[in-house]
Amino acid sequence: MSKAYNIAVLPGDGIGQEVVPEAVRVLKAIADIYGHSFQFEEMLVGGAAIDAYGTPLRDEDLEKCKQADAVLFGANGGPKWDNPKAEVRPEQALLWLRKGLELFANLRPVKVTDSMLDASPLKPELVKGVDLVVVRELTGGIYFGQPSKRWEENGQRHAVDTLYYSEEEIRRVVRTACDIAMSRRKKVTSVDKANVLSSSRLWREVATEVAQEYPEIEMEHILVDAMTMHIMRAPKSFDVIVTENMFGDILTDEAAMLTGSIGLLPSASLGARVKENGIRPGLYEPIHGSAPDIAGKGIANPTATILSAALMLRYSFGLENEASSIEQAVSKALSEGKATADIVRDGKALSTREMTDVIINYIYENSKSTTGV
Ligand SMILES: NC(=O)c1ccc[n+]([C@@H]2O[C@H](COP(=O)([O-])OP(=O)(O)OC[C@H]3O[C@@H](n4cnc5c(N)ncnc54)[C@H](O)[C@@H]3O)[C@@H](O)[C@H]2O)c1
Ligand SMILES: CC(C)[C@H](C(=O)O)[C@@H](O)C(=O)O
Ligand SMILES: [Mg+2]
Repeated sequence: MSKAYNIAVLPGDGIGQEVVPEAVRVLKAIADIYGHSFQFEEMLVGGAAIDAYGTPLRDEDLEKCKQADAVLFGANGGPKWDNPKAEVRPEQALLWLRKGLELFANLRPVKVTDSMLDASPLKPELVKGVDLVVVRELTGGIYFGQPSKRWEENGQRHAVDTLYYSEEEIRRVVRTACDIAMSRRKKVTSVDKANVLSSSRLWREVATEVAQEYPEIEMEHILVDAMTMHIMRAPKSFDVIVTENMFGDILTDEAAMLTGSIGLLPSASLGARVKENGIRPGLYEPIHGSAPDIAGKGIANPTATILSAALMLRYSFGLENEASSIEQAVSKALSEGKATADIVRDGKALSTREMTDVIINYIYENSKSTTGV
């Protein structure tokens, strides 16, 4: 039975303002085909909110996001707000949202379909069939540890950030990774820097304990520097990768190149909360940023954000058929060589809007042939 869903829409800055409206168009097509009611409420966030309100995220907007069934987010930041001494920064909005909504697990799937092989700069035999998920811890680590500050002393500038984890913060995200692995190939790679960092030695210890709760799972531990190499050397050997906040940030931009463009990678951020009506609130965003170098040109790849909307349907609303219909349409578009400038090989690059039009057309076509709706 179809329900009504409230979606907070936060385009943010740069290409966020171009790709988010396209994902909303895709969601409207899904609502039209399957008879759902999606209510969208748009809010300013990041640099746009600093300009309008003097803060990257107003308390009242954070509150609205907490009430929403899901949040669709674009990107924050850009040169206009890049001032190392500024008290407020656009990127804080994203951190406040993740922390405020207690979304400790950030799922970043990296799936290379045959339709992407042309776009990847890597050898097709290396990346064909890559299907991994990075589970990035999202509300702890060096992004949130205290103290985090700068000061001056004896004529020198100093700054400190703190990498802190409690065992519970590690345990819950490693459990999420193991739960995901149980429905996949049952392999978890835990990435740390246990040869140097105390926090990583705790991470490895707790991850090993969690693995004992899952006797069917094979867990391996790899140091993060070596992992940057292995992910390029043998990407097919990975199933679920779990790691702390900053390592996950860096590894996933690297992993994006397995697909050929950062404009293809979606993400879902989830916590423990499930509403009484079964909806599991989450935050959905592409892994890329505001791309100031191409912003305003209408050429950004909307695919990562559109696929993030598909993850919203799957994880927050449990609408599997609807999610797959978006994913299939994206796959078909790519396999037919439809591509924005970042991934085009031969032929004409489509604009952000044209790429979305192709995807929406395929969603409608697919719905006629498979569901008859
Ligand atoms: N989630 C976020 O809000 C987020 C994520 C990363 C970076 N940022 C911010 O974005 C700003 C720019 O950061 P950056 O340049 O390091 O990273 P970026 O991801 O914005 O861009 C890196 C490169 O990838 C390209 N790219 C990114 N998304 C693309 C898309 N959808 N289609 C085509 N090409 C795409 C860009 O043109 C650029 O060449 C910074 O202010 C940074 O803090 C925000
Ligand atoms: C903008 C920034 C705060 C963010 C992060 O580091 O988490 C981004 O790089 C990401 O990957 O979502
Ligand atoms: Mg990042």
